Amino acid sequence: MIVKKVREEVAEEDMEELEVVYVPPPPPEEEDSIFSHYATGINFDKYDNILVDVSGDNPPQAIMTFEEAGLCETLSRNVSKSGYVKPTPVQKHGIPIIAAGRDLMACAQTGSGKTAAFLLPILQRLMEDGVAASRFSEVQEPEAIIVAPTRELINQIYLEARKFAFGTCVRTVVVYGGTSTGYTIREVLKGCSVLCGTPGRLLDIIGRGKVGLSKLRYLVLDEADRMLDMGFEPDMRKLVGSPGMPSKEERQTLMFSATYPEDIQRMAADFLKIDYLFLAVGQVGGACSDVEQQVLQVTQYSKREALMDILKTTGTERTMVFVETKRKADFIATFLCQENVPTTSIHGDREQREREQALTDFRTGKCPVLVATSVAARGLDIEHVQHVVNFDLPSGIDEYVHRIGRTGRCGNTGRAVSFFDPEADSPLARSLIKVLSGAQQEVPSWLEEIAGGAHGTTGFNPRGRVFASTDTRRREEARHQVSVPSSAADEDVWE
Ligand SMILES: Nc1ncnc2c1ncn2[C@@H]1O[C@H](COP(=O)(O)OP(=O)(O)OP(=O)(O)O)[C@@H](O)[C@H]1O
Repeated sequence: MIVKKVREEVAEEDMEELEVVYVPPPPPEEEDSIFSHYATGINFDKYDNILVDVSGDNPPQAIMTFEEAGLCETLSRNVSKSGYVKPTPVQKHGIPIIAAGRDLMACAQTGSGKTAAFLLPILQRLMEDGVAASRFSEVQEPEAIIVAPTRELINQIYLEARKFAFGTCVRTVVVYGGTSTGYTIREVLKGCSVLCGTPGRLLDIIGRGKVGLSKLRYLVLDEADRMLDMGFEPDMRKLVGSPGMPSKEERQTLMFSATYPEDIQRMAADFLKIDYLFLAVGQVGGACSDVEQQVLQVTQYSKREALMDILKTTGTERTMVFVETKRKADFIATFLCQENVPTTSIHGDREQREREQALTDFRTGKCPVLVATSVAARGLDIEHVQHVVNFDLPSGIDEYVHRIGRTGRCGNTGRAVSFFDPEADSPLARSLIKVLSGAQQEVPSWLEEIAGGAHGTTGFNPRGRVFASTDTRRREEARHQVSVPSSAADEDVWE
């Protein structure tokens, strides 16, 4: 059951283990490491041709250059040192929207720079308004809170925020499960203007009275559709209902993702001001077209052999192999090591220390193959990932879009190969075809046949149908105008 799985995952990400003593290594201090980045790819300029749709009243004018963003000198310098020459579409539109004080629901393809789109205008505003130098206090009052669904992703966002805030008095702190609570609290109490966290640890620190919310101006939900799905929604409601949390009218709420199922879009409106803007860069829920997608028909029993065939061609290029269960991640990683392929794995049953070590080994190339569960599907930005293999396809198409988006980032090209086992994956066939054709990829005829044979919507993820490229408010308006009764929200996706 998907519901159960989602809940298990949440528990893993945020479980408050009383005995955890793990203290993560300190973040880099040297400027070169802080600003190390990878080059944009040959398709970076193609971003300019992507269709952009902003809906809602009075959207501000987009910017064309970082100069037009009106960033202070330090921020501008940090943007240049990060290797950013011109903004991506989500930045061109998102930065002025946020700077104008508007709430935002933004949808843009994987790897297209959503993180900087929210970090830069927030930091700029904090600088402009003269953020107080951080100092020790028993209660910290951050001005911005950023939440993300996984520990590794929130840590990455924290490092990005710390990079852009380099040389300013903005102090960014990160809190996430699997690390020592005492250490986390000490870090927060040293001073905290921007607080990044996974939901459970964030609520824990707030509940302990270490973080007050009276100065909060920005609430950012990265991977917003995930943060509002059944697994995390209760935590998000708890967060916005925390004592002292400014009401949605008094704070600015920003949501970012590459996928936005319609039912989640509707629910997200509970967290946003009524006049929020919806920014869609390209197709909502569409895959990044810089990823060459290939679907192979492979039965359960031939998958290991098929994987070995692929890995023989990839050499030392980084490859992420996604599997469905934690146990299988261990099993496949062990199998590959026995076959002399240097491999590591990341999943929710590994200790946080091991998870971080696995990512480091993968990043540095010590282990060019990373076997992962869905815990690594979203947001992770790792240089040189040229291949994604879906050893097992996920049950939902959105997860597929995020997984393959670990490659082909920032204008670089990448390749994703998926093993389609008709026994298990037929319910995904139709939505997979939509994603493939939406990204101008070849659709195998056998897949079309399977999709044609798949009856009704049984087991078919209804979210896969969402390629509206628009704001649900528009669809609702249209529905209203033609007097079509609105259909009940699809709930069977969770079954
Ligand atoms: N304007 C820019 N110029 C050059 N590089 C950029 C620019 N904006 C972002 N990048 C880089 O592109 C990469 C992808 O950005 P980011 O991780 O923010 O993507 P994303 O849209 O959040 O992806 P995902 O949907 O997977 O979370 C990062 O390495 C980031 O530093």
